[in-house]
This record gives sequence, structure tokens and C-alpha cells, in this order.
Amino acid sequence: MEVGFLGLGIMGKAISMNLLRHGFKVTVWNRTLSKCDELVEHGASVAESPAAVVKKCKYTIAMLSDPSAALAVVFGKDGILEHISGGKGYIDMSTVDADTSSKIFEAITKKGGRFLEAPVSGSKKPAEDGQLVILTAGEQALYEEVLPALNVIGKKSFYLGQVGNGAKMKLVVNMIMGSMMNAFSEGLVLAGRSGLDPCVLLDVLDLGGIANPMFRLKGPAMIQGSHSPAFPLKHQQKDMRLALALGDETAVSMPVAAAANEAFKKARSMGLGELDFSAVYESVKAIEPPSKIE
Ligand SMILES: NC(=O)C1=CN([C@@H]2O[C@H](COP(=O)(O)OP(=O)(O)OC[C@H]3O[C@@H](n4cnc5c(N)ncnc54)[C@H](OP(=O)(O)O)[C@@H]3O)[C@@H](O)[C@H]2O)C=CC1
Ligand SMILES: O=CC(=O)O
Repeated sequence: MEVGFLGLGIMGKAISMNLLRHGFKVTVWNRTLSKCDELVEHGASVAESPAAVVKKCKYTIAMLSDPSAALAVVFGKDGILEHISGGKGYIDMSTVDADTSSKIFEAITKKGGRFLEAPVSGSKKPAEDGQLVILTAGEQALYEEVLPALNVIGKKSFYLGQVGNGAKMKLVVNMIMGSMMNAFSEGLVLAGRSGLDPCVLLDVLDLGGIANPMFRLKGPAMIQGSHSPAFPLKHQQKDMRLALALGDETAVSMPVAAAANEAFKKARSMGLGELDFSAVYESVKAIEPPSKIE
């Protein structure tokens, strides 16, 4: 199967490498073209624009940073709309809001193309290992046609019906994840400031009912102050913002998520946006206790 791939950031690079490893023919494009070089060394072809990719490939997958990037690649100069036609499929894996996804869907179908949104849950390592959870919505026939690729990319794909449902599911999941990361960070700092060993806290958590892979994986590195980016904090804050907007639309009160969003914004203002989202821990730690606690 031949696929196009747009966006070779942390996730796009890992996913397209994985597709190449599994024998897919992959034509890549990235805004910063030099990021294509490593993929070419592993057998990918390069095209000069999103339009050129979609002209060449029946199926094109995109993995871009945010709504404005997702829209730019479709509607911009040399974008997808210039060559999408005649049954070609466009699969957008970027985490965006439902409105963005719907705009893309409408424009593509108007041109005779087909659309599937397919945001993913799981980070850099699951992307490298083909262990993502894929949250698709849109044209079901396209979903079924591209299952061979989805089965390489992920350990499980959900088909959630109409366009927008994949985006919404992803935002709900990441709203929960971002809130958990904040509670975890506060717990680690609270343990340390209370004279407890945060490493022992990790052991206690891991044996109880709230044990989870995120605490297990990120905790030891966080305690070491290491936040090498797997899921950049700026993207987690974007997801909190989009989830809160969904909460506005649906009149769901989310004070916990709102507080978590503020914490991620503060971390961004401290210059931590390019680090892993676990770096929110540094912004919690940065609040010095008064010299004497009354
Ligand atoms: N990292 C993770 O763990 C996960 C991320 N996600 C989501 O996946 C998406 C990608 O994440 P990730 O790979 O980490 O992000 P990165 O920041 O590593 O990569 C972003 C990609 O988007 C491209 N891009 C940004 N702006 C534009 C634009 N205006 N026009 C064209 N291309 C653009 C970048 O190109 P360039 O190289 O030129 O900057 C790059 O290829 C995001 O929506 C994120 O929320 C979902 C699950 C997990
Ligand atoms: O969106 C991030 C993730 O880890 O999932």
C-alpha cells in the first residue's frame, strides 16, 4: 500500500518510520524540508508540497501540530485542496477541535475527496512501536480501506461515527490526562516539602488503585528534573484549551481542567512549552514556600 505522510514532528516521524518498516511505500512532506532526510535514508520518497503528495498518493495521512497547521496544509497555497479529487482519501491524525475537522471534511468532500479524522492516544514510544489508540470518525468506507495502515500504526482503532466525534473523544481523553499530570506534580512536590521521599511515593502509587502507565513512566524522570519532550507541553496546553472550549459549548463545568490549563499556561510563560508536558512539575516546584509557615 502506498501512502503520503504530511508532518514529520515527534509523532509523524515515528509513525512514518513504522509504516516504512512494515513495507509501506511512503511519500513524505514536512514544512521544514530537512526533516525529510532521515525518512529518505529509510526508503521514503519526498514531495515538494502537500498538493504534490496528494497528487501522487491515493491515501494521505497528516500529523500536524494544531488547528492552524491542519487548516494551512489543506487550504493554503500548494495545499491538499489543489489536488484532492476522485475518491482520494485524506486522514488527519492531528489533535484538533471538531470545528476544524468539520471545515476540512466539508472542503475535501466538496472537491470529490474523502475524509477520516483519526487523532491518536499514546505518545512517542507507542508511535514508534505501533501501539497507538486511534480514534477515527468520518467516512466508514475509507476507514475500512485504510485499516491495513491503521493496524500497523495502532494497537486498536475505534470508529466513532460522524466527523467531530474523533476530535471530541481525543480532547476528553487529553483533558483528563492533563488534569492528572497536574495532580501528580502537586503530589510529588507536596511529598518532598513534607519531608517524604518522592521515589517512595511512586512505589506507593504504583501498588494502589490509581497506578497507571503515565505515573510509572514519567515519575522517575520528573523527580530527576528530566523532561525530554515526548508530548510537548505546548500541545497539552492547546488540548486543554480546546477541551475547555468544548466544555463551554456543552455547558459542562470543569474547574479542575480550568486550573490545569492555568498551570500549563504558567509553564509556557516560564519557557517550558517545548519540553515534555511533565515539565508542569517545574512550575509547581518553582512556587517557593514562605520561609516560615504559620
Ligand atoms: N507527541 C505526542 O506524544 C502526541 C501528540 N499528539 C498530537 O499530534 C500532533 C503532532 O504532535 P507532535 O508530533 O508531538 O508535534 P511536533 O511539534 O513535534 O510536530 C508538529 C508538526 O507540525 C508541523 N507544522 C506546524 N505548523 C505548521 C504549519 N503552519 N504548516 C505546516 N506544518 C506545520 C511541524 O512542521 P515543522 O517541522 O516545519 O515545524 C511538524 O511537522 C499534535 O496535534 C499533538 O497534539 C497526539 C498524541 C501524542
Ligand atoms: O496526546 C498525547 C498523548 O499522549 O496521547
